[in-house]
Amino acid sequence: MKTITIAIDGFSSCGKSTMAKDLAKQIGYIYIDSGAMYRAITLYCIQNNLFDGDVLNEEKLSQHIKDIHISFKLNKETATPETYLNGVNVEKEIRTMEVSNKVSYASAVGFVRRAMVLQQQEMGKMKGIVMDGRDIGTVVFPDAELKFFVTASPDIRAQRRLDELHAKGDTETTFNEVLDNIRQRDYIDQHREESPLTQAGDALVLDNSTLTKEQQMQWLLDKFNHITSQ
Ligand SMILES: Nc1ncnc2c1ncn2[C@@H]1O[C@H](COP(=O)(O)OP(=O)(O)OP(=O)(O)O)[C@@H](O)[C@H]1O
Ligand SMILES: Nc1ccn([C@@H]2O[C@H](COP(=O)(O)O)[C@@H](O)[C@H]2O)c(=O)n1
Repeated sequence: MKTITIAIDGFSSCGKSTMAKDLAKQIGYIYIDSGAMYRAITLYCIQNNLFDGDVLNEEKLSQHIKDIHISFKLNKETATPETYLNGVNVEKEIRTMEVSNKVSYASAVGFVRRAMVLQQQEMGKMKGIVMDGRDIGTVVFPDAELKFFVTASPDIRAQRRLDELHAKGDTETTFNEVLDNIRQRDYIDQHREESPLTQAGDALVLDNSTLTKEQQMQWLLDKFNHITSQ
């Protein structure tokens, strides 16, 4: 069976990471959450006071960018990669609403994107990788053998994310806050100048609004088996 590259792109909170992680586990591939890299940079900017409200001091960030090192390490208990910023595990911190509310400003900066794309391409050069994000099938791996573009209705995405936040103990965030964040990120991600979120022409579209995780997994596996058995 041939080893391929799998790119999963789509809108915010539609289940990309869930399906990328589960698919990678099932087929024995490496999973990379490219959004976690942009979230880690955003956390660094927050921690180093590079944001004034939503305005990012790009000049200062350009001086700091060489000091920002992002890596992933496998958590053996959960069998899931976790994100490290300059050697510190930040997996929990990068998932907060504070980071979600600022990440699309940091990820729109050209030099940030170029630095991340180079690292992502390096991580995937041996193939056997499932990477999810916004520009994986269009910019990072335009030659990926299998590309998915995922979507679901904004209300369903917001409810799923809110359920997840509640399960983690966040009882303060409201449905409308999550929905606003999803809409705002989708808008910025689609309208930025540098590699905006778009569907690759050769991507398979999956609207998982009414699918269970098990059903979406079966759909992905069918596509994977079809392409690798050719
Ligand atoms: N088919 C599904 N049915 C129900 N819930 C789902 C489904 N797929 C994913 N979820 C849940 O939806 C939430 C968002 O999923 P996930 O974090 O994978 O999305 P994402 O697209 O990677 O999000 P983001 O872009 O914000 O990082 C999670 O709580 C996940 O468990
Ligand atoms: N390839 C990517 C991945 C992510 N982004 C930006 O990061 C934000 C957070 O990503 P999640 O997947 O964790 O939601 C996202 O809203 C984008 O702004 C990106 O630009 N390119």
